[in-house]
Amino acid sequence: MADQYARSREHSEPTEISAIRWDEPPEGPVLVVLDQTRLPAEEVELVCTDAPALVEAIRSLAVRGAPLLGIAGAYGVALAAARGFDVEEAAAALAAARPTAVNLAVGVHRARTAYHAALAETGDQDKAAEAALAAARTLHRQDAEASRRMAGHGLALLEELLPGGGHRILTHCNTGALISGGQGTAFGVVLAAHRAGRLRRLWVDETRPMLQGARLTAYEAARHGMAYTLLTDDAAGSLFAAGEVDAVLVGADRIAADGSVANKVGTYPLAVLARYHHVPFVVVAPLTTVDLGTPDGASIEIEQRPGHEVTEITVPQVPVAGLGGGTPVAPLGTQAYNPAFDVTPPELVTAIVTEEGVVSPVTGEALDELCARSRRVTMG
Ligand SMILES: CSC[C@H]1O[C@H](OP(=O)(O)O)[C@H](O)[C@@H]1O
Repeated sequence: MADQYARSREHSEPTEISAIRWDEPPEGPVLVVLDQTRLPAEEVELVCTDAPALVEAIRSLAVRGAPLLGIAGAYGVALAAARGFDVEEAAAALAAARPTAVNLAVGVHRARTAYHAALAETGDQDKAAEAALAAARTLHRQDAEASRRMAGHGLALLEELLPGGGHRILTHCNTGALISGGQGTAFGVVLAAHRAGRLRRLWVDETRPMLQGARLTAYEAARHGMAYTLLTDDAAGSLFAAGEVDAVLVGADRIAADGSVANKVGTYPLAVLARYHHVPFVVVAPLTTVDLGTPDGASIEIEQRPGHEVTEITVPQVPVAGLGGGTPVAPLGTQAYNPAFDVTPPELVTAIVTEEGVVSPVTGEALDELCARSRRVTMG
């Protein structure tokens, strides 16, 4: 049985959000995560003392977002090792918790590899556990640095694409500090524009059904004092038609070798709208999101999530009657189609911003360079 308990967090500073942290209380090491299903109403921490607890947190989206999933996966392996649980069992369960974001498998692999290398070298379980934790901490730190560098490259790209004036940026889902070791991916670029006085308006897609935009991006934008406006996903088209969108910035969960981008469902329609209205469509993602082992978009596994997330309002968690514990918005028993992601073909992507720079267009030599950068990062 997964061992986790929840506790309220003292109200955090306006701009500091700690989505995850390793802690070592007297009773033994724990992984503390901010339960994102409770936001924005409550800041509640989940204290995980074993991998099954973390798997539950990942599956429920208490812990979510590609880069953070990678960090969490690595810490989850380290937690299993530190607590003397079966590392292989923990690694397999964590890697299988969600299929689309490649970062999760990358993080699990890094900590697992470090564990076995140290065990082979020293024969000492404690040293092996320390090596797994060091690998997780390194990934955490590297992601924070990648976030900082992507923000710089992304801001420079916006200045190049949109010379002068304030930027009206539309974003989808949530790509801020809640999904990162730093300030996020696409939202990190938005924050850099805000801090540079170049953000005129942030248009925030609510992002049905789990409302990552309404609940989480609005939460982060408000804490930074941004000028932001929430909209239903369906309203985005009329904003483009009114000429109110200067650029679209989104994250990614997996970028295939052909440059196809898997991201939160609803991203592909934005790419089509952006192309039709001649608006730059920019993907911001660390190189750990590029998966050369997946040849093309059709090969990316798209997570199919429970139908009750569509037929009920399940977040923020509210104690009412629905089968999934949410407020029914459709007749009980309604079947629902609930893919968590969709795939945008490379020809609709204006640019991909990584920590090593901008790739544009996402074809030919530029794509080859992206793949080469990914190999360097992945191979270490
Ligand atoms: C690229 S990190 C943020 C990423 O995560 C979201 O998915 P989920 O909330 O289901 O983890 C969405 O795809 C965002 O782009």
